[in-house]
Amino acid sequence: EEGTCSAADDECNAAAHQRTTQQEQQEQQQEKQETYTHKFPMKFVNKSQYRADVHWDDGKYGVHMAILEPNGGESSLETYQGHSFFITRHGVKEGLFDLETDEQHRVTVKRPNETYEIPENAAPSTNPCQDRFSICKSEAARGTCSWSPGWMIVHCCKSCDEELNASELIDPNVRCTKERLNMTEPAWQPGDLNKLFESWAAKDSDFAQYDPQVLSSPGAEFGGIDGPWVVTFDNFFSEDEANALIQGGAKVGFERSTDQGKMNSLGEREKVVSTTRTSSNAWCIGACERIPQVSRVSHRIEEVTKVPKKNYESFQILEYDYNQFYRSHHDSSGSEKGLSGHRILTFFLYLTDVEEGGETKFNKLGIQVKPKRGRALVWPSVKNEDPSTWDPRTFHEAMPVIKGKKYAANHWIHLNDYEGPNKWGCTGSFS
Ligand SMILES: O=C(O)CCC(=O)C(=O)O
Ligand SMILES: [Fe+2]
Repeated sequence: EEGTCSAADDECNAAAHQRTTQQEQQEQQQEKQETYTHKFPMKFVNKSQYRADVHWDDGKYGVHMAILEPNGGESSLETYQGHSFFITRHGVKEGLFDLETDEQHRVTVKRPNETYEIPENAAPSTNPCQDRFSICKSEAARGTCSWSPGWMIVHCCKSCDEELNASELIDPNVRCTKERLNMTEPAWQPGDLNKLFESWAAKDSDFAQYDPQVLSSPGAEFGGIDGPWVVTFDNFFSEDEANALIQGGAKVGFERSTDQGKMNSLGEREKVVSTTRTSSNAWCIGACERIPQVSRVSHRIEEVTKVPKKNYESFQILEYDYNQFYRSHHDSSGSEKGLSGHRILTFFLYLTDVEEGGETKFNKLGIQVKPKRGRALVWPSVKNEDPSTWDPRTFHEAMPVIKGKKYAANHWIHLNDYEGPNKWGCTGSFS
């Protein structure tokens, strides 16, 4: 329309411009008035080089909806008008951004059958200090920055910046130093491992009430075969305590077990659904950890191992249904250790009797331990002569459950403090 006036005719141009503006407004209004109350499809296309996740913004932390492969991956979702979705790198909640505007890629659904395209140049922001979730501000307001700083610094950096200086601490090299975390001395010096297990194996052991059995010891000197220490306590906890651990796990919720994938620059590790481990697990934190029977068992483990609880990962409660297993693995990795050092000791509890299958098998030792409620199985992942070196002899696996259901619980015990580094997001997991 504007084109029909001569360039010099200001009045004509102004009138035409006004008509155009009115028309646009009308069109916009019409668009707004179109409402859809039913569910309809929407398509996402990922042109970026990052494997991406689509999350529905539920006003809280978002709900994971789809995975999009890089360089053209697609997915369709059923959704509703007005729903919003945000895009992150796969496996971590680090947003994918438009680097020019520093806005995270997100979309609010307007009408059926739209396609949202994540452009080729989408990438993590150059500013790592972002609020990733709608709930960040209110979490910060209720004090979460101080009681869960690691998680909050990484996920709600903007909202914790004033209180914690999160924009500095988001760099794991700044956040995760021994000095900042007041790390104490290693739990074991060379020789301490043998001393501990020998004290359990001794005839007059302080812990004879728990019925220690030696399945393997160096030189077979204390019983069992010749090998690394492997010991059971056949009467370590009560039925009531076993049930409390299972209920604690249910309270937190059992989820299909994941492995830890690659680490990003913020110190987060990608969660990868495990193929070598088909069981489910729950980390016993919060309400689970506060169950009196649960903390009583942890305390007993402290007494027996003489390693303080701050070196432990939270109880991990395991659930194996029919045919579920955990293939051969080692509880510590040969290389990567981090501030907390190796897992030096596994304190493993059988919470149920299993009718058939579900044994823990030490592949290199030819030892197989049958699940039995009340039984604890304990073995080291490091060497007596040097507790900071890995002992490759203690590979093990959980045999498939053939009949019945297996519940178990793990305390993984580290050479150094674990709770502090975990709280500050320095272990790669943010539980
Ligand atoms: O379930 C078992 O018997 C062993 C589990 C295990 O090795 C683990 O959780 O690391
Ligand atoms: Fe294990």
